[in-house]
Amino acid sequence: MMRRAINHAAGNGHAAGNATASQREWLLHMAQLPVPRVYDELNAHAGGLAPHEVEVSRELWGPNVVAHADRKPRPIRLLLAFSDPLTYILVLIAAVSVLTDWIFASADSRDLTTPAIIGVMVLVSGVMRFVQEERSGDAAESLAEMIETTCCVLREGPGRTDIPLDEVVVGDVVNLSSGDIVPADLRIVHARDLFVSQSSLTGEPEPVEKVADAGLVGTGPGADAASDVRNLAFMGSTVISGTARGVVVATGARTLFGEATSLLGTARRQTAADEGVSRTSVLLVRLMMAMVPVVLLVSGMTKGDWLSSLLFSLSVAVGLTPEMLPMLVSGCLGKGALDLSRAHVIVKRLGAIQDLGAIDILCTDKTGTLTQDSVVLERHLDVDGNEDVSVLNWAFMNSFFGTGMRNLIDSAIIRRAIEEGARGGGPTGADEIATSWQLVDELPFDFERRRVSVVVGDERGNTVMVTKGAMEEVLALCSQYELSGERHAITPDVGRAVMERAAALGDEGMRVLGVAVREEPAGAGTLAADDECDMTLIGYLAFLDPPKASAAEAVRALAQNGVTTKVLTGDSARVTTYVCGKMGLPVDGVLTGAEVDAMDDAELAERAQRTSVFAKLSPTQKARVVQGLRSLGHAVGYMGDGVNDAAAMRASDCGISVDSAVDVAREAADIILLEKDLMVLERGIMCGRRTYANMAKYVKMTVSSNFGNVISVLVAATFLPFLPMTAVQLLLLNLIYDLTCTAIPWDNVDDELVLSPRRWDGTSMRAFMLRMGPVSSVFDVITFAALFAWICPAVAGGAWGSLDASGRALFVSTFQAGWFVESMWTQTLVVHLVRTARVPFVQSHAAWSITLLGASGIVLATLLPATAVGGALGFAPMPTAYFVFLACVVAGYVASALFARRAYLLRHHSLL
Ligand SMILES: Nc1ncnc2c1ncn2[C@@H]1O[C@H](COP(=O)(O)OP(=O)(O)OP(=O)(O)O)[C@@H](O)[C@H]1O
Repeated sequence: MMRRAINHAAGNGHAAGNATASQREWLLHMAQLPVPRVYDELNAHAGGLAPHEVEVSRELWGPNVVAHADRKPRPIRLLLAFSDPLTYILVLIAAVSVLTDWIFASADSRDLTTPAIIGVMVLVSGVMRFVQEERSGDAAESLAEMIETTCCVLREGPGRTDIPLDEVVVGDVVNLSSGDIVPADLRIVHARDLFVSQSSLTGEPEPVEKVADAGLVGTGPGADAASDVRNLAFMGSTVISGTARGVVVATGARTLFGEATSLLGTARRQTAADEGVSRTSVLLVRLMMAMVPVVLLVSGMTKGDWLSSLLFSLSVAVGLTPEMLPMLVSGCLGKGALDLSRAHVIVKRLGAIQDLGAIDILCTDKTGTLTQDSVVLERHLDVDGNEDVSVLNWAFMNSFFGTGMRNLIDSAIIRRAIEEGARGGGPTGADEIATSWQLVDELPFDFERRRVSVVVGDERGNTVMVTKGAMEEVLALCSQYELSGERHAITPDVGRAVMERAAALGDEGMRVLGVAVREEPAGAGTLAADDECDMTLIGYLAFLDPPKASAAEAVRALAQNGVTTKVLTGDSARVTTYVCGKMGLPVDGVLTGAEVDAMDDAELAERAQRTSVFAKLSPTQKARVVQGLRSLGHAVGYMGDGVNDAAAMRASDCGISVDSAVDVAREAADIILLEKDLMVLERGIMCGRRTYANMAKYVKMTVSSNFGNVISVLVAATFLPFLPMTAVQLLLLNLIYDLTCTAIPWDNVDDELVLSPRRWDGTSMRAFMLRMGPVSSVFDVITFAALFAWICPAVAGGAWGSLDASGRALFVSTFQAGWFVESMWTQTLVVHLVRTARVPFVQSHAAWSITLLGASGIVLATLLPATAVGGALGFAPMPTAYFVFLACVVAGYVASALFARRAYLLRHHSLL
C-alpha cells in the first residue's frame, strides 16, 4: 500500500496548474477508502505523526508551498529589467549605427562611439530599474512574511499544535473550525456540520457541506470535478461553519488546484487605482499613436532622410512613454509600505496603498472593530426582565458544549457563569457540568440562522436542546415561555413585550441574545434546523461591548479628510445606533438585511449611498452593499475581522483587517493593522494619498513636458532643414531626466494635497498636459528661433543658406546642443512647479534629494556639449551669449508656467 503512495509522490514531481489525471485519480482513491486504510496508505495515524515521520513525509512529498507566480527568479528579473521600449529602441539605433558607422563606413572613418554610448545608456537604465525593483520587491516580501497564517494539527508529542501552513506534511491530522483556511488537500475523517466555501477554487460562492462518509463520493453529473467529492476538503477553501478533522493527502503543487490558486483565493477584480493607471496608459498610447506617424511623415518629407526620421520618430515615441512609471510606482509603493510598517500597518498587496489613499467610503463591521472586543455579560434576565440564574445556566451549557466557532460571546458567558458559580449561584465549573451532562448533537452557528443549538443528555437518558442566538431569531422558534417554573403560551402581546424589552436594552448599547430550550428533541446525529421549533423561551442575555476610545477620534479624522464611514454589521439596529451615537457618527437611516434583500442592485446602490448603518446583514449582503457603492463610482474600503467580513473585503477596493482576526479575514485583507488603534488607519490613508501624490506628480509633469516636446519637434520638423535633436540625443535627454526623477518617492507632499481622497483621474491628467505642454513648446520655439537666427550663425560663421557642409554640421551640432540644454533646464524645473500649489522654493520645497538630483542633471546636461563625449554625441560647445539668452528663457518659462498652473488650479481646484 505504501508503495502506491510512494509511486504517486515520485510520479508527480511537476507543478500542477490544473490537477493532472493522476492527481485526480489519487484524490478519488483516497476519497473511496475507509478511514483506517487512508491512514495505512499514508503511513499516518489518528494520533498524529511523530517528528521523524514528519521529516520522512516532507522528504517524500515535498513542502507545502505553492509556487508564487508574483516574483520570478532573480536572473529572470534582471533580464526583465532590460526589456522595455527604451532599451529596444536604443538597441535598434545601436544596430543601425554599427551598420552605418562601421560595416558600411570607409576604413578611415570607422567609429563605434555612438554604439558605445548607447551601450552605457542601456546599462544605466536597466541596472537602475533592476535595483529599484529589487528594493521594493524585497520590502514587500519581508512585510508579507510578518503576517503568518497557521493551522491546528495533531502531532505525536505536543498533541494539538499550531504550525505555519507551509509546514503541514502529508499524513498530518488537521483540525478545522470556522474561520480557518484549509491548508492542504484533506480527506475528512470526522465532520460536524462542516460547511466550506470553495469559491477560490470553483468560483461557486455558496458554501458546500463536507462529510466524513466514504460512500458520499462524486455527486451529480459534474462529478468529474474532484471538488464535488464531499469527503475531501481542498487547499485554499475556507471553513464557514462547523468543525472537522482531516488527514492531509496532498500538499503544495500536488494539491488539486496547487499552482492555479494562491491561498488568497479568486483573482482580484480591478480596483480604483488599477483602473486609473490603465486609463492613464491608454491616454498615452493614443497620444503616441496620433503623434508619432505625423512626426515621421513631416520630418521624412521635409528632410528626405527616412531612416533618421524613422529612428527619430521612434525616439519621440519612447520620449512620450513615461517608461519609468512602473518602476516609480513600485518605488513609491515600496516606500509607502515601509512608512506604514513603522506605523504598525502591514501592506499585503503593494497596490493597496494607492487604493487606501483613494477610498472615499470606509465600510466597517462593528464588533471588535469599532468596539473594544471585551464583551461582558451584563445581565441574564427572565422573560419579565428579572435577574434569573437559570438563564445563565442554560446559556453556559450552550456555550460550553458547542464545539463550533466559539466567539467572545461564548467566552463572556463561560466567564460569568464561573464567577457566579464561585459565589454559589450558577454552575461551579466545567468539571461538574462535564460529568453531569454530555453533548449529544449540535447545530453550529451560521450567519443566516444567527443562533447555536446544542443537544445535551444526562445519565438518565433525558435530552434537552438549548438554543441561544439573536433575539428575533430565537423568539421566532418559541411557542411558549417559562416564568417562575411555569410555562405559558406566547401570545402576540407577549412577543411584542419581549421585543420591546430587548429593544430597550439595545438602546442602552447592550447586545441581546435569547435563550430557549426544548426537551427530548431529535436523536443524536439527526438534529437539523427544522428541529429548532416549538421551543420554550427562557429569557435573555445582555452583553456590553463598549466602543473603542480611538474609534470616535478616528471617525472624526476620517470625516475631516473626506472619508465617510458606514457601519455594516450582523448585529441589531438598536445596538449599532447606540454605538454610532457614542462615536459621534451621524445615523442617516438604517437598512436591515431583509430590506437589502428586497432591493435590486441599482436601488440598493442608491439607498446605500444615503444610509450610514446597515444591521442584521449576512456576509453576502455585506458584499452586495459594498458592490453597490462601488458601482456608483465610490472607492470603498472594508474593514472587518470575522468570517462574515471576508466576502465584503474581497468585493471592496481595499480590504482592511487586524492581526487578531480569523485566518479567512486576514487572508482576504490587503492591509493588516497590527494595532487595534483606528487612528492608525487614518495615518495609513494619508500615507496612501502621499504615495499617490508623488506618482501623479511624475506622470503629470512627464506627460506634459513630453507632450510639449512633441509639439516643438513637429514645429521644428516642419520649419527646420534638419532634425532638432538626433534620436540618441533625445533618448539621452530622456534618460538623464528619468534619473533625476528617481527621488520622487521620497518627496515631501503639501498638506492641502492630501486633504481629500486621491485617485487616478484621466480628465485632470489630460487637462494638465494640454495646458502645461504648450507653455514649454512656446519657449522651445523661441529657443529654436534664437538658435537658428542668432546663436548658430554666430558660431558657424554665417546663415544656414550660406554655409558649406562643415559649416552646416557645426550649425546643426550647436542647434541640437542648445535645445538639449534648454529642454533639460525647463523639464527639471517643472517638477518644482507641479509638486506644489504654493510658491516653489519659498513656501514649499522639494525633498533635498530631488533638488540635488535635478541640479546634477542640469549641470551634466549643460556641461556635456563641451566635453569629448558630447562631441561624440554630435553636440558642439555653446557660446557664453547663449547662456545669457537661456537665463531669460528659463525665467520667462517659469513665470508663464506659474501662470498656467494658476489657470489650471482655478478650473480643477487640485493640482494632483
Ligand atoms: N456565539 C454565538 N451564539 C449565539 N448567537 C450568536 C453568536 N455569535 C453571534 N450571534 C448572533 O448572531 C448575530 C450575527 O452575528 P455576526 O457575527 O454576523 O455579527 P456581529 O458579530 O454581531 O457583528 P459584526 O458584523 O459587526 O461583526 C449576532 O448579532 C448575535 O445575535
